[in-house]
Amino acid sequence: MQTLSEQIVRNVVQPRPQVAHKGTFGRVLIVAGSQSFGGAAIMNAQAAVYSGAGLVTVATDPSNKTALLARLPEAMVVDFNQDLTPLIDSANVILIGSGLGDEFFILQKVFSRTRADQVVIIDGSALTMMAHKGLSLPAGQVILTPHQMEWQRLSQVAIADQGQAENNQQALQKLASYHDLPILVLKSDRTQVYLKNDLYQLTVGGPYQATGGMGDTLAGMVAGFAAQFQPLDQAVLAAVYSHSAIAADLAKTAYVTLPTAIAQSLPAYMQKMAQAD
Ligand SMILES: NC(=O)C1=CN([C@@H]2O[C@H](COP(=O)(O)OP(=O)(O)OC[C@H]3O[C@@H](n4cnc5c(N)ncnc54)[C@H](OP(=O)(O)O)[C@@H]3O)[C@@H](O)[C@H]2O)[C@@H](O)CC1
Ligand SMILES: Nc1ncnc2c1ncn2[C@@H]1O[C@H](COP(=O)(O)OP(=O)(O)O)[C@@H](O)[C@H]1O
Ligand SMILES: [Mg+2]
Repeated sequence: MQTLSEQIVRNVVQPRPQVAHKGTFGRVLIVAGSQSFGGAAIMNAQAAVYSGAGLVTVATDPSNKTALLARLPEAMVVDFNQDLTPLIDSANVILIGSGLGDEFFILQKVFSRTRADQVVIIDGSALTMMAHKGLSLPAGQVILTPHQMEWQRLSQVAIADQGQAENNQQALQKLASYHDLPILVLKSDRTQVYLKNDLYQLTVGGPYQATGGMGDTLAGMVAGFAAQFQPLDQAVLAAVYSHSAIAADLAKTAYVTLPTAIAQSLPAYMQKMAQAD
C-alpha cells in the first residue's frame, strides 16, 4: 500500500497549453439532484467547473434549475426527465448519482447508453440503487466513489471487514464480472483508492470534513480532473488528494470546512500545483 502525497498533484496538474479551447478540457455530464437533493447537483457541478472542466452540463430535477444557475452560471442545465441520449453521446465524462434519490428509470437509461471510451463516475444514490436493484456496471472506464455504507450495500463486505484490502479487491472483481475492473475510491476518515494493481492510502484530511456535500464535491472534482488529465488513475488520485489537502489547509482557520469553500479554493490551489518547484 502506498501513501498519497502532494507529488501526485504536482505530476498531474500542469500549466495549460496556449493552443486550447474549452473543448480541450472535456465535456462533463452530471446526472444528479432529485427534488430534495438539489444541493448535491450544485456541489457536483461547482467542483467540476472550478477544477477546470471545459463544459459542464447538469441533468437534474427541473425544480433545481434556478438555484443552480444562480450559483453557477457557467453550467448548462437540463431536465433529467428529457431524452439525455445526445448529451450522453457527446460527453467525455459522466458523473451520475449524487442526490439522485430513487430515480431508477433515469439511472437505467444512462447506464444502457454509455460507451467503453467514456469515464463513468458512480456516486451516492446510484450506488445504493445498483445494490438494491441488482443493476450491473455500465460500459465505460468506471469509477465508484462509495462511503463505507454504500460500499457495504454494493459489495456485501461489512464495514467491519473493509479494513482488509483483499475483501474489497475480491468484491470489486465479482462486481466487474466481464467488465474492466473499476477504480474504487472507498471513502471514510481514512479513504483508500483501489487501482488495478495498486492500493493508495490517503493520510491528509480530518473530521472537519464530516459534513453533508463533502462527497458530492469530491465526485465533482474527480469528474473535473478526469475530463482534463491523463492517465485516468493518476487523475483520480490527484483529485482525491487535492480535496482533502485543501480541506486540511482551510481547517487551520476553520472549525468545519464547507464543501463549497473547498471548491472555491480549487483554482488557486491548482495554479500553485501547476507551478514548477
Ligand atoms: N445537500 C444535498 O443535496 C445532499 C445530498 N446528499 C445525497 O444524499 C444521498 C444519500 O446519501 P447519504 O450518504 O446521506 O445517505 P446513505 O446512503 O443512507 O448513508 C448514510 C448511512 O450510512 C452510514 N454510514 C456508515 N459509514 C459511513 C461513512 N463512512 N460515511 C457516511 N455514512 C456512513 C450512516 O451512519 P450514521 O450516520 O447513521 O452513523 C447512515 O446510516 C446521496 O445521493 C448523497 O449524494 C448528501 O450528500 C447530503 C447532502
Ligand atoms: N473524519 C473524517 N476524516 C477525513 N475525511 C472525512 C471524514 N469524514 C468524512 N470525510 C470525507 O468526506 C467525504 C464524505 O463523503 P460522503 O459521505 O459521500 O458525503 P456526501 O454524500 O454527504 O456528500 C469523503 O470524502 C470522506 O472521506
Ligand atoms: Mg455521498
